[in-house]
Amino acid sequence: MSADPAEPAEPAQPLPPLPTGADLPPLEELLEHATVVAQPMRTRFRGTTVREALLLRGPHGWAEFSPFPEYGAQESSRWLAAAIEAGWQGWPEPVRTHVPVNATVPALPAEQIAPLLERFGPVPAVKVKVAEQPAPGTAPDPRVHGVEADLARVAEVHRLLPDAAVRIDANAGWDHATALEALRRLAVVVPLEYAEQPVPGIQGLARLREALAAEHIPTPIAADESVRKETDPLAVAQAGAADLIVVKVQPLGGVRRALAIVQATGLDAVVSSALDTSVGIAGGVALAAALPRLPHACGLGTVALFTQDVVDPPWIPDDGRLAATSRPVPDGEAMARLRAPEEAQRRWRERLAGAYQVLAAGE
Ligand SMILES: O=C(O)CCC(=O)c1ccccc1C(=O)O
Ligand SMILES: [Mg+2]
Repeated sequence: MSADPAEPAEPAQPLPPLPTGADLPPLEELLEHATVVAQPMRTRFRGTTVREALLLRGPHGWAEFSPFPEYGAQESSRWLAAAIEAGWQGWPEPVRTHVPVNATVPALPAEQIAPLLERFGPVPAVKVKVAEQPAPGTAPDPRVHGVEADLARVAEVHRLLPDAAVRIDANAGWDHATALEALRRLAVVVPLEYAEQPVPGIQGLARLREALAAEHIPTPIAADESVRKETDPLAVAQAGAADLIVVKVQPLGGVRRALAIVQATGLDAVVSSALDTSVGIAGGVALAAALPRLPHACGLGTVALFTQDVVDPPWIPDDGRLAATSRPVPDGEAMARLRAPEEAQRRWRERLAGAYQVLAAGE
């Protein structure tokens, strides 16, 4: 069980600083090896079928800058801080050599799950996406959308991998009543490891968590979308909104800052990807390897959702885990093949410059 959410394990400490002033490499140096790659997805995920990422090379190795397309300069500056740590500072010492990884199952019709799961190999846990909304302007597909489809997907995963822990991720897609009903019914199919962001908002999570307790539904709640900004995790802990938090290295500004944020909440953390290439995944592995406690498998298997990756062999779990003992180096040929068009090279350099200005201004 996690610590009492009202009592963080540690008194709040100042976070490790963001790179600014002399800690900020010159923009020209950051951009020296900058290359945008576009990696095709096997299935639509987070509304997209191609993931673009800007790769950088610093003295410590390759680094990834890949804020989601809708993010502005302020938010993206944290993603850049994570890249600067990866390439120009390096990561803190690990306390374990390998991290367990879950398979990720997008909102697919149940019969498409078996071939997808094969790509991940044996895994200790599977994350199933639920509460998927139809793409704007399209009709819902009963094999994909709605609680019945969610139940069928979870049942199929449990049938295929009866020994794997099953967790779900609703991406804040349910309202309170739907979440309560869905979690009630899901708990009968399989005891869930946890439910990730079943409803929007910290207050929404806290209210649902209380309602579950009142019904003796033992499903733990994980906060994901509610911990995007670095001030959020403490607010989640203080509101008793979650049993654990999902943390991603890039939005939290790097491995050291993410470590400090987790520590401050006193909650257990699950490290997940932001749909990074193998280069970014290595940062998640570095965080997971450095956390004092790691009771859950990490959502770092998502390179298996791409048809191609810049690293060969890609950072896909081997026997359910990823090694924290080496860093990925992009393959020159793969990098050339996956190189995004010039328009994207320009657009991403502008995004990087905008994020850089935020860090340079000390904001
Ligand atoms: O946690 C995982 O298994 C994979 C990561 C994942 O689901 C994800 C990837 C990109 C954007 C959002 C999310 C999410 O957890 O909601
Ligand atoms: Mg999530």
